[in-house]
Amino acid sequence: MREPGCIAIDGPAGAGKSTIGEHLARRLGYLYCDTGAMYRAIAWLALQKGIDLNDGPTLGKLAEQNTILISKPQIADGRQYTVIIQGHDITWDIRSTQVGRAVSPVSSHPQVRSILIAQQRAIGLQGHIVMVGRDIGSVVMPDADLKIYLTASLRERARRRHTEMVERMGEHNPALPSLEEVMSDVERRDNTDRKNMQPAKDAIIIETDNLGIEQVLDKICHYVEGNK
Ligand SMILES: Nc1ncnc2c1ncn2[C@@H]1O[C@H](COP(=O)(O)OP(=O)(O)OP(=O)(O)O)[C@@H](O)[C@H]1O
Ligand SMILES: Nc1ccn([C@@H]2O[C@H](COP(=O)(O)O)[C@@H](O)[C@H]2O)c(=O)n1
Repeated sequence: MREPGCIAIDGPAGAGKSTIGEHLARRLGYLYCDTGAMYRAIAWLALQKGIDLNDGPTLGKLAEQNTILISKPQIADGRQYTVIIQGHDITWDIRSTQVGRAVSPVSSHPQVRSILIAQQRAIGLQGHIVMVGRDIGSVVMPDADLKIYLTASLRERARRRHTEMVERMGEHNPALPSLEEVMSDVERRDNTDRKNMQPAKDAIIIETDNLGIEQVLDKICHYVEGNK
C-alpha cells in the first residue's frame, strides 16, 4: 500500500489547521502549504492599493498579475514560512487585524478563487504534501488521499486565538483586543467563509475542543497509518 501523496486539512479559523498541518508535515517529511496565506497576500495587496473589496473583477486581475512567493522561513522569528509579493516580505503583515478583516470578502469573489485554486492545485499535485485551508478536500484536491476537517466551538477557537495574541503582544498591551472582540471577528469570518468551507463528503471530522495538539496529531497519524 502506498503513503498518502496529499493530505488535506480544512476547517474554520482557529481550528488548528496550520499548527497541526506544519507538525504533521514535519513528522512525515512532507511539504507544507498554507493556502490561507495566499488569500491573505492578495488581501494585503488590495489594501495597499486601495482597491474596493467588493470589486471582484479588479481583485481577480490583482491575483492573476501578481505572483505570491512562499518559501522556507529563512528568518528565525517564529514564522512557518516566508511570503513575498511585489518584492515585499509580508509574512507578518498578512497576520494584521486589517488583513484578517479584509481577507474573507476578498476570498469570496469567484474571480479570485479561480486563480488561486489553480495555483494551489499545481502545488498540491507535486505530492507528499500537507495542504491546509477551507476547500482543499472539497475543491482544490478532491482526490487527496486523506481528508481531515478540524473543528472546535467558536468560543474555543476565539480563546485559542486570544491566548496566542496575549503571548505575542503582552497582556497589558493597549492594542490587545478583548476575547469578545476576537470572537466577533472569528464569527464574522466564519459567516463570510461558510459557503467555501463545507467539509468534503469523505472527510474525517475531528472535533478538537477537548483535544490537545499532540492528541490531534496522534489521531491524524493513526489515519495516515490506516491509509498505508
Ligand atoms: N488542539 C488544540 N488545542 C489547543 N490549542 C490549539 C489546538 N490546535 C491549535 N491550537 C492553538 O490555537 C491557535 C490557532 O491555531 P492555528 O493558527 O493552527 O489555527 P488555524 O486553523 O490555522 O487558524 P486560521 O484559519 O485562522 O489561520 C494557535 O495558537 C495554536 O497553538
Ligand atoms: N483554502 C482557503 C484558505 C483560506 N481562505 C480564505 O482566506 C482566509 C484566511 O485563511 P486563514 O487560514 O489564514 O485564516 C479565510 O478566512 C478564507 O476567507 C479560503 O477561502 N480558502
